[in-house]
Amino acid sequence: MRYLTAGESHNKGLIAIIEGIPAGLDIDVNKINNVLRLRQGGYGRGNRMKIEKDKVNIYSGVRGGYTTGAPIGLVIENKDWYNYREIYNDDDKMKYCTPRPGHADLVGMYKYNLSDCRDVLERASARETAIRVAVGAISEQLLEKFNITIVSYVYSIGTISSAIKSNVPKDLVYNSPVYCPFDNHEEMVKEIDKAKEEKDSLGGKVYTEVRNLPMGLGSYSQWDKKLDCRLTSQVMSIPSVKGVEFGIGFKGSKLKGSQYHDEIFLDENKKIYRITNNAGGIEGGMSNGQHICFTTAIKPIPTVLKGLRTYNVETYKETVTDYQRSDTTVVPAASVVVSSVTAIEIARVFLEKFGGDSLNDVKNNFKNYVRRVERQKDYEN
Ligand SMILES: Cc1cc2nc3c(=O)[nH]c(=O)nc-3n(C[C@H](O)[C@H](O)[C@H](O)COP(=O)(O)O)c2cc1C
Ligand SMILES: C=C(O[C@@H]1CC(C(=O)O)=C[C@@H](OP(=O)(O)O)[C@H]1O)C(=O)O
Repeated sequence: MRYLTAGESHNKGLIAIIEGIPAGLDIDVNKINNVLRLRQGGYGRGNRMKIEKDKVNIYSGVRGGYTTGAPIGLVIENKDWYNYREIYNDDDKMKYCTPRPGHADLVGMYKYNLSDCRDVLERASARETAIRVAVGAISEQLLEKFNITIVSYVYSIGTISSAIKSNVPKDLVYNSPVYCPFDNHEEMVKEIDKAKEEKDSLGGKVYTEVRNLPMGLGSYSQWDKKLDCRLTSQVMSIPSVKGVEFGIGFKGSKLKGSQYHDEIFLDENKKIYRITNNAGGIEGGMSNGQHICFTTAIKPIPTVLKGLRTYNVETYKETVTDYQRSDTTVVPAASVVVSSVTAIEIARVFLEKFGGDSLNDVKNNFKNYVRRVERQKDYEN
């Protein structure tokens, strides 16, 4: 399975083409739109989200509610296009001259030999993540057929951390205005209000779990087949993500081997189990049958309304960034995007291992493999 996206923030809309989803998967469009709504929400979003009402249009690859095996074409319209339609191509009216530190503005202009940050920021904008979330929602619907689920939530915003770190049901996670496990979201709301008042922005962390993945997805045999490498590359591709830690992550570097490693036990039926998951469910680049869990660090967004020092690309004079409409924090929205891109990569790895042209073929391949892995001991006898 592969996919590509196109589209800019204030142009007509966003597009994706997905290839490789097996035929026979029933697609629930409401479920896709529900995740799109979640991505738009979360406390700390700016006024743009009052304009957009993201809904996916499926242009191809689905008939009568089922995938046909043909490429799936997806479109999400930008409602804000209507407001910009007469000036979008007008260099003078749309020009943005003060590259924001932390955004793609400055380097993008030099790299592509452009003279207007607008030509960079339109595509660099995280507006693109809307269509990736739609791709993720389809991937998730495939994985659900195999009882594989993914959950992400806000672990921290600024200096405020959530206490809970696992076993949070998905519906509860999304019930909170900041998509966090309810214990201290009021403090997070206050932290966001304060940053907004100060015309500043905030980052944070997102925690993610992939549940019920069988052991053996990914591989140790080549660098680019390792599951942790593949997941990290998807997650790092989200604008504003600055780091990914599996399991206990960097903290593990301070432990001894005897403290860190997840020891292996057998129950009375000779079934393997562990009592810790410090590695985050991946050993040797492969899922080990435990939940895969990782934490993602998100930087404070670059549009800092009080202004950051920069220069004007027309006058070559030092100045501060121009006021731009902006979010205050995107950690809640990013938690939805992290979950979506995780679903995409897990679906890709899953289909590489169990792939077939129809959902039934995939189910048979999956069943055979799981039966073998679970009954390894019987086979050996
Ligand atoms: C959902 C979402 C919304 C975002 N909204 C804004 C925003 O309103 N203003 C802004 O400056 N950056 C925003 N960002 C972050 C920028 O897109 C990002 O920092 C920029 O593209 C540079 O990429 P990098 O942070 O990965 O280096 C947002 C990110 C996400 C995931
Ligand atoms: C449009 C979305 O996010 C946008 C991402 C973004 C950026 O610079 O990344 C800047 C803002 O856009 P605008 O300048 O139009 O207010 C965000 O609203 C979205 O998430 O759908």
